[in-house]
Amino acid sequence: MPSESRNVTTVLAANPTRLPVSVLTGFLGSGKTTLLSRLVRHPGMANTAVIINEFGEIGLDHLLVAESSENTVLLNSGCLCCTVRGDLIDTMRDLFLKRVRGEIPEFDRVVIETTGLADPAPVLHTLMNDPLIAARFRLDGVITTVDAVNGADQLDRHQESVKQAAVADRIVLTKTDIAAPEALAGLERRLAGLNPAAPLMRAVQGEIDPAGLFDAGLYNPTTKSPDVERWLRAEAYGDDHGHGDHGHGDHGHGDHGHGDHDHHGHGHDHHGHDRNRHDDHISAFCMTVEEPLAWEGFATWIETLITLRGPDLLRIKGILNVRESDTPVVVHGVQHVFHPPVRLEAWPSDDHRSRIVFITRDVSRETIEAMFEAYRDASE
Ligand SMILES: Nc1nc2c(ncn2[C@@H]2O[C@H](COP(=O)(O)OP(=O)(O)OP(=O)(O)O)[C@@H](O)[C@H]2O)c(=O)[nH]1
Repeated sequence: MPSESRNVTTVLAANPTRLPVSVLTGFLGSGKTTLLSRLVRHPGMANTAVIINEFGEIGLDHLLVAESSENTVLLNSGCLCCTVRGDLIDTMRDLFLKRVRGEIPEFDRVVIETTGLADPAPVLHTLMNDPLIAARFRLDGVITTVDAVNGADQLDRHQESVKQAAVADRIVLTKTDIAAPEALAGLERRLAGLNPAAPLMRAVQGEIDPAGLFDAGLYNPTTKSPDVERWLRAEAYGDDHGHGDHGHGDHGHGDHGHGDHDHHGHGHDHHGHDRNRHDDHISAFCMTVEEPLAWEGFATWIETLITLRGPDLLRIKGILNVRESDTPVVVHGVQHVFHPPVRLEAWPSDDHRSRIVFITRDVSRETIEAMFEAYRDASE
């Protein structure tokens, strides 16, 4: 069992004062830098520190963003997938110390732009699991840019591109000004099939309202209220069969700000005609459990899943009703790494069922549910 998964068994109190970190990913040339350069000019975004990972020698991205932000750091260590964990930790620690010492302005948000070819998972692992980072920063969300002109082709050809879209909390379609409307509609359907919960937004030359992109995380630090419902978006997965009979099928769109496009879960895998092989490997679904869970059974189930299928668990997010706690516990995992569970002070709504969202590669809902039943029964 990977040692990192042990964290599943410790429940931490939430610390809402940590600085939010957004991970901006998206395929090569999909408009990440264009988006970021515009974003940091928004008044509400002035206090943003930007960390850019360059693949190659030319730090052009850095210069472009640096014009408008003093807090830009260039990571020049190559591809994030392979080398950057140590560098990212050092950079973030350094950034935080400089902020404390007053050497740089008091930034209140960090955006990490990954290289276009990167799998965002290692960055997420670092944010979730390095003790020094996790004490000061919290993952707000993953923003993925998809090129409206070239995106479909990139999804066809590059597994990384599919993963980037599948794990996103927000998807931004770029270059919609030069894309054919039918192609754009097709791409939107495809993305909604890959990742039903991520709101799809559009940006032309990086122009977008930051309100829709940020604060996707567990907490809104200004209100200190749990934002789990927004983060989980369990309702977006629609067909929720299995562990509870309920009529929660009214997709709660509309409360997530402008730019959300309606995607009522159509375009799912089973309409396979316009699917390619990468998409077919991705499943996104929400498990709902009516009865309170025994924490031990839950933890064993997840640890076993991680041991057997870790690399294919692209993202797991959940709000749990556990017997041992009057208030809900929030869990969040990426591949083999689990964020220490967080106990909320109160339920965010009247819905007190456990809801767990899975985004997987080649692991079916049936497999996961069968394992769940085995562990639940074993723990009775
Ligand atoms: N027409 C049009 N062009 C865009 C738009 N957004 C970005 N571009 C152009 O697309 C090209 C790539 O944009 P970048 O922002 O550099 O993309 P990137 O994702 O940072 O690229 P890498 O760092 O290479 O991965 C640039 O020439 C941009 O001017 C858009 O909305 N419309």
